[in-house]
Amino acid sequence: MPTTEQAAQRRLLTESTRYNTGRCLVLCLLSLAGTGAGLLLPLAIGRALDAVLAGNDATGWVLWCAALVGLMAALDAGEEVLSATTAARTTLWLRGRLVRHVLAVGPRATARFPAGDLVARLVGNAAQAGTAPAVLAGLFAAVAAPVGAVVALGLIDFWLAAVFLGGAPVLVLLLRAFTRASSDCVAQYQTIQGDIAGRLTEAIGGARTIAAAHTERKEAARVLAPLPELARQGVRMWHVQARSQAQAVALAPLLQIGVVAMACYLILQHRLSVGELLAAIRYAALATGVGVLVGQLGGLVRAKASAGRLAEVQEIPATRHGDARLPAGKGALELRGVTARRGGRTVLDGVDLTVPGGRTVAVVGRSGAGKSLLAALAGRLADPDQGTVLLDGVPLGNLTRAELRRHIGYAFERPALLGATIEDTIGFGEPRPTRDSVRRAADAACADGFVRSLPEGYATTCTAAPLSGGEAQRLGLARAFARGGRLMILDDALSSLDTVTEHRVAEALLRTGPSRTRLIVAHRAATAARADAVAWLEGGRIRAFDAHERLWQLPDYRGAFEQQEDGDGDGAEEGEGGE
Ligand SMILES: Nc1ncnc2c1ncn2[C@@H]1O[C@H](COP(=O)(O)OP(=O)(O)OP(=O)(O)O)[C@@H](O)[C@H]1O
Repeated sequence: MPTTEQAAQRRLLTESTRYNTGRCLVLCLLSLAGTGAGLLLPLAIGRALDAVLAGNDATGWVLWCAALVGLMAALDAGEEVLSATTAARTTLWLRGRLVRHVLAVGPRATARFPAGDLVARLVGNAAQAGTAPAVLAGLFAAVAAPVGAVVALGLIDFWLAAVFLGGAPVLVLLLRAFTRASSDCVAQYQTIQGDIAGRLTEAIGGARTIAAAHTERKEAARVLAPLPELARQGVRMWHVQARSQAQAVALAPLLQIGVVAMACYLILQHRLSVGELLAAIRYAALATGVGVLVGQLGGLVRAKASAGRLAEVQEIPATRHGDARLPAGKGALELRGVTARRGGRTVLDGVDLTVPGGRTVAVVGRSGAGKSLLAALAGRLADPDQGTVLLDGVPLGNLTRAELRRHIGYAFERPALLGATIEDTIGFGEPRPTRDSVRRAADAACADGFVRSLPEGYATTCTAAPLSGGEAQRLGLARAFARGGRLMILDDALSSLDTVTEHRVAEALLRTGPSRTRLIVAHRAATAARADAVAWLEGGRIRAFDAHERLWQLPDYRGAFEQQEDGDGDGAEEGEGGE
């Protein structure tokens, strides 16, 4: 993991622990109290034994033993409950924070990570990272037990602790090796899980294509292709754990035998009682009890690896907005020297384009020419790698988020129908349009008729209204109409409409008056013909900016439409990469 992401991982872990400071403190106190009780128990047992051997009354010590056992059980239960609730609380906090961040980043988040991988991170990895504060508190207690046991050995007799400490460095090295080796395989394991989730999400989104192509088996094999590697990493993880446990198990009895041998020697020297021998044996077992420590370290390694995967998401910078507002204007749009790269290719190469306020400009070009990218840049759904986009003379990056979204409306080829009901879908966005403007917008987008024929009209839930591509597109257009704004961008948003409906919608669009600028990505010559001017995109640049009738004289220009109209309707599949 690069250092910046390591730093982000550490920051995330620190912040999630800080978010639970109080709970972590209580957890540490509970764990410490449990450890303390566990450390006192051998002493009480030893004293009880000494009392019995000396023929004295041992009732007091036996009661102490019982009280300590009861206390340990109660503390253990409290610790369990607090650990679980702290993990749940932290997971909620992490998920909330990450979801808000991903939505603030916008489409760039899914450009960086496949959607399924992102979901796996926000669901599975967040839950695992959420255990970090409780695991850290538990680890503190897990370390406290052996440390306390060594101190107790030292209090019984210095030489008992000295024998143990002689072998302790080997134990520490073993634990360090375990942490390092397991960190690597846990990270790889989680990456492969994310890869499978990404593939599965793609396959579910493309279910129709897979069924039509009858490639179910092939697709299942593709989704599950990383499984052998996942299994390999899983087995590697178990090997690391088993090896560490085996080494620790081999070393622990040696240390215990050393302590017992020293205790026996001290008894012969009359420096130790039989009860103290018993206590020393139990303390030696506690001091070498690395099983708990290995378990806690394993939990920490998994939580850290998960936090690392969340940090990678958190590190994608969120889109920054300025504090400027737009001056009065009609939505004049200007692209100055705009360069944009995608997939290592320069798609737009120093594009200059000026759309006067109140005009309608169609963007045409062959498939893959960069029309949608230009539309995304024009409304700041993406930022250019170089150059500036201005609306009424203000760079889009300087505008507040609210100003930007209030004044720029979008309609897409495959709109996502977000919102509970059809009315919500059309009114989706902040500030929410009034009921009347939703109805008027639906009418303008030729959606009112079919919406009214739905079982509950505008109140029909989206899930109860399966829509055709053209109907969904009309709802998307209605949403753009309802929002208004001085710049309206239609990214191929008329492509699924029949020619009569397209004509009616285009008329309504142009009727919205000279106070609004319209940028329309057009695949059909008829759509381009309705615009005031056409920006013809080719080879990453504007090849021409002129009226459609004049450009129509050029065979190359006509060729761009022939290619597109031949392929009309291709790729307009439900839920497959649509917006
Ligand atoms: N996230 C991305 N990663 C890699 N390449 C991308 C990405 N987004 C777009 N591209 C590429 O950029 C180019 C322009 O894409 P864009 O969608 O803007 O084309 P278009 O002109 O709208 O095409 P069409 O008419 O077929 O819709 C394409 O070659 C596309 O593959």
